[in-house]
Amino acid sequence: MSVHIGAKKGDIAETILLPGDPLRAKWIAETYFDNPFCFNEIRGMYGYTGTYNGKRVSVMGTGMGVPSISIYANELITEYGVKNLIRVGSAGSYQADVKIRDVVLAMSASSTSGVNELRFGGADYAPTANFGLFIKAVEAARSKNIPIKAGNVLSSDEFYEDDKESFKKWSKFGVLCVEMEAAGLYTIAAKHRVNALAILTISDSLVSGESTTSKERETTFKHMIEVALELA
Ligand SMILES: O=P(O)(O)O[C@H]1O[C@H](CO)[C@@H](O)[C@H]1O
Ligand SMILES: O=c1cc[nH]c(=O)[nH]1
Repeated sequence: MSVHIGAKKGDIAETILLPGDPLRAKWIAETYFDNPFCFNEIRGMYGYTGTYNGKRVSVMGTGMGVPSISIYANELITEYGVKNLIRVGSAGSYQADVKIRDVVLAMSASSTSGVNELRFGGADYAPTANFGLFIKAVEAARSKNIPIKAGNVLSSDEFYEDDKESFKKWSKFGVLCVEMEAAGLYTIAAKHRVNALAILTISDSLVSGESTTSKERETTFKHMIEVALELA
């Protein structure tokens, strides 16, 4: 047991899917895993391990934002030996050609979070996806005929921005979409020399103002999760 995860050593697989929402973690385990068991309920942050196509795999919620995912990533890696950390999250589009329901692989993650500014004394660290996981995800998506987009995303500390136009400064520089955790995950994984990738599904668009319903989100999340599960 670690500070925030109530699992025993060996309870968690080397590959874990990490949605922000703990109820999405429960849904993934119940929908896709054979013989899932729950290894964590501390703070309601459900975590499960089971098998998918015969391979052992885990899933756990991370909560929202860089500080929250950083706590869980640290403990998963240093206390439970997790090697492949795959975020599966929702994101808001910053580009007209990144549409609702599109799946985006985050090659790199810009951020408004102060964590790396503190860590690197104001210098600019570039949180980057693991190349091996990235290539495997591209291949898995192609084999399932799931279209993907890939590029830089923004991990923001703010969900509700005061300035509704501020996304334009990022979209002008090619940032595809906004979420809240990838930069933290990539940084912690790099520090510990393990592998991380964020796979995102566009749930709303800051460009068009469109948004998906909860039901639509469930169906379209399936593509992202089916790609992520192939990385186990
Ligand atoms: O769908 P999840 O994984 O929670 O991801 C996105 O949704 C949350 C905001 O609603 C933030 O965590 C953001 O990164
Ligand atoms: O962090 C997020 C996630 C989805 N949509 C957004 O606008 N922001």
